[in-house]
Amino acid sequence: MRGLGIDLGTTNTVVGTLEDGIVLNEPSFMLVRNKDPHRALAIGHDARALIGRTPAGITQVRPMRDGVVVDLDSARAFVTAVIERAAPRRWYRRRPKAIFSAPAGATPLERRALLEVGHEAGLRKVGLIPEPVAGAIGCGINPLEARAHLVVNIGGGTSEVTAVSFGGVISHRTCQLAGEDLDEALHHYVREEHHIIVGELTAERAKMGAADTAEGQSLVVEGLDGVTGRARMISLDVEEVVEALRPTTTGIVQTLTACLDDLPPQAISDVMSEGVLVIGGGAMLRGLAHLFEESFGLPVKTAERPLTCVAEGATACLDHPELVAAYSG
Ligand SMILES: Nc1ncnc2c1ncn2[C@@H]1O[C@H](COP(=O)(O)OP(=O)(O)OP(=O)(O)O)[C@@H](O)[C@H]1O
Repeated sequence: MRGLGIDLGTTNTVVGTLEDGIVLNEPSFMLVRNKDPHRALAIGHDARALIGRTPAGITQVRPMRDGVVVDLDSARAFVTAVIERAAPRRWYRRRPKAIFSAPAGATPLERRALLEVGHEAGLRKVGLIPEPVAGAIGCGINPLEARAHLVVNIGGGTSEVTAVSFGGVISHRTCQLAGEDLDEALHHYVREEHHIIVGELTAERAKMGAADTAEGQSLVVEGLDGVTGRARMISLDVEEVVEALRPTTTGIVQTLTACLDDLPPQAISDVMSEGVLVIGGGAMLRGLAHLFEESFGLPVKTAERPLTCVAEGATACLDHPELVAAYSG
């Protein structure tokens, strides 16, 4: 079945097709001219690179917040540009169908906004699938089987935990702390403790860099001295980064752990044998899987492709309308 699987996230937008796999993976940022605010001038990496350096007359727009559409006109312009880039021209003229992933905690109004944006962006038929379900499918799990699966999704704007079984949701919790709050926590920490002010992108790079830095090693971070205003570099131990983020990660874990209270013993025993699946970019945060393991008291496994598994699952649903039907209620 020809079409697109679309994960329209707060931080990243990922699009897949059954023929070619992931065809677009770009930040959910758009540049518009102030005079023409509903037409994208640039999207993705090109638009995000202008954080803190946007020239006059041009505005940087983020069409999604906390995983949902915040402004219909901007979202339509963004999705139109995304489809034009992801789908070959001849496809686009034939109005492809698409399956969007939506947060499991999205309200009916938020879900309707997403459907509307898809139709107005030129898609023929639009379906929705909850993000944790799409992520599980993208990781090879069948969410229709009579067995409970617990999926934790740590995105840029929201963190969610969802237990699914036999085409339905058993339990769900959402937390508004996620990847971007971790960047902010690190920004705040270096300002308070090292007296330097770093940009948003630098704070995020340091957070992500901690995942690939060996224990005992440090990361170099550059910013502006809070007193003199001059450029300055500092080095941060990876353990220091983990500690600076601890209050935020603990907040995320505590909110999500409450989901376990609603799970019947049989579901817990399913999760015990299979493990909790962690998806979303935040899954790669240093020490997070361990923290979940300690708090849940359950084995935890990180998705192999945490940033793209949701779009992969949404794409797979193009061939499995029974999945979309089961989880559309
Ligand atoms: N190696 C890493 N370590 C820590 N965080 C990471 C890493 N790689 C990416 N991230 C973070 O993952 C987040 C983006 O994840 P993802 O693309 O899953 O979110 P999203 O789908 O856009 O957001 P949402 O689900 O909230 O709408 C960003 O905050 C990014 O900084």
